Amino acid sequence: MVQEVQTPKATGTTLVDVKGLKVHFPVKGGILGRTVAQVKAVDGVDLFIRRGETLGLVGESGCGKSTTGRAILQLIKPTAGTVKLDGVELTTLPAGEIRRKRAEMQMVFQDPYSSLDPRYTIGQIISEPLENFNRGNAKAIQEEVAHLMETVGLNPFYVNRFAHEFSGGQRQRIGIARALALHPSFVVADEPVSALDVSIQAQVLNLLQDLQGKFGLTYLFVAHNLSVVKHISDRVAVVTWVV
Ligand SMILES: Nc1ncnc2c1ncn2[C@@H]1O[C@H](COP(=O)(O)OP(=O)(O)OP(=O)(O)O)[C@@H](O)[C@H]1O
Repeated sequence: MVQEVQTPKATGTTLVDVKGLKVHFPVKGGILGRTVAQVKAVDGVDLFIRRGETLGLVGESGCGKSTTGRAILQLIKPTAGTVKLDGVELTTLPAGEIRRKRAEMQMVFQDPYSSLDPRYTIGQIISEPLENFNRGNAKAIQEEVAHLMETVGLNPFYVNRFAHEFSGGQRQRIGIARALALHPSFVVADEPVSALDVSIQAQVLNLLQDLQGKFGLTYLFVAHNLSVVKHISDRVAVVTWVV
């Protein structure tokens, strides 16, 4: 269940519209590995996010915040419910169409240490979505990577370095650059600062806010820390357990 606790701003049309979202994971047991129970990770979430706003999603650990974000992006298949992005129902789209839709909806992950592949340079990491979506020739992609790095406050000079050569805050900037590469309209930021030092958290939050203003981004901002969420969100929704 999601309960809205704050509505200071009421502008813009709806970009994300979620109704009755459920994600139930099977629990296997016995020697035959049969499904013996279900974890109701998300059990009936309704929410909407207006264009250009940030909806904060808070709640206790394990209440289903991350699963909600992933199910909205169709990274996890919902068990039930509807998810509309800009009026297009995502849950019934064929896989190929979902793949195309990925350009419009991206995710910034919680842990910038594990979410960046250590085998690749940051240039390769940021250019991957551009190459997958054929966004220009090698030179154009190289230029776009440099531009994205500058946009998130990284010096393009370091394009050939590996993620482990960067600090936590810088790594999160790399993750943000990758998420922005395809110019999405909607970004799920899943606890994007909780793995960072407190001193760095404000810088990354400010960056996310600046980018929102610059590109008109719409955010679902997942966090367990209410003060962080209040700082960045236009509205806050609290996920509560239904007992
Ligand atoms: N792939 C999965 N298979 C089975 N259960 C899962 C899976 N992913 C999540 N769960 C369970 O679903 C519930 C919700 O998990 P989720 O990670 O969405 O919670 P959360 O609110 O984001 O927690 P946290 O704040 O600790 O990150 C938990 O009980 C979790 O163990």
